[in-house]
Amino acid sequence: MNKWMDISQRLENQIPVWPGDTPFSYKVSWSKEDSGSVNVGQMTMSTHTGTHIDAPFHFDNDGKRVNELDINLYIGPALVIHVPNVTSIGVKELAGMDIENVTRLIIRTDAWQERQVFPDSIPPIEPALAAYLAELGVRLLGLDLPSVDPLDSKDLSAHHELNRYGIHILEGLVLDDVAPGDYELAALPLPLVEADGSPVRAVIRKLK
Ligand SMILES: N[C@@H](CC(=O)c1ccccc1NC=O)C(=O)O
Ligand SMILES: [Zn+2]
Ligand SMILES: [Zn+2]
Repeated sequence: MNKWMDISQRLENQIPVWPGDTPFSYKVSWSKEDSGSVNVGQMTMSTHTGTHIDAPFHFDNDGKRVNELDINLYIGPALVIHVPNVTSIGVKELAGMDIENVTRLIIRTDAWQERQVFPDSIPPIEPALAAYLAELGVRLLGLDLPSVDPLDSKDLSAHHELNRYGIHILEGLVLDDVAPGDYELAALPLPLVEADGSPVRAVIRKLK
């Protein structure tokens, strides 16, 4: 049986976050010495740090919250495709790829090279790709970038279009060692009530 591979960013205090967002921090707030029995940790983080999913509430006040999302979307067969050296990701960039009957599509762009710093720019998803992917059956779109929109976007049109077509978003994957092909994916959000996003532990296993 093929082994599960971790495709998540490590959550450590130096992890880069969206400019201006809450820094990640973990510390032991109550040590074994102090408590007499246990180490107890405390963490602070943004819901959009590292490998995470967006709930529609992130960009739409009337959108679903994390605890309302269907967990079945985040576990199951997934296709990984490689789309390097592009300035944006649209229908043209995916032309000729066999994406029939794919519920979960993961795009490896390799565009975020310097992982220790938040990128200056990324190849965004073109909003028009949403309708095309929905037609192919895609319900979850994952990628190795911190957003599906340009980093300076305020209208977040790719987020909105994907949501309009029922496509859920998984961001910040680490796909450096993942060859294109068919996999099983598990990237479950936490049961965060009312939340706009959630960190996930994303793992993948080669099918066949
Ligand atoms: N859309 C990005 C996050 C995002 O836009 C963001 C995250 C944290 C703090 C501010 C943000 N956007 C501000 O314009 C994402 O989906 O992760
Ligand atoms: Zn996000
Ligand atoms: Zn997003």
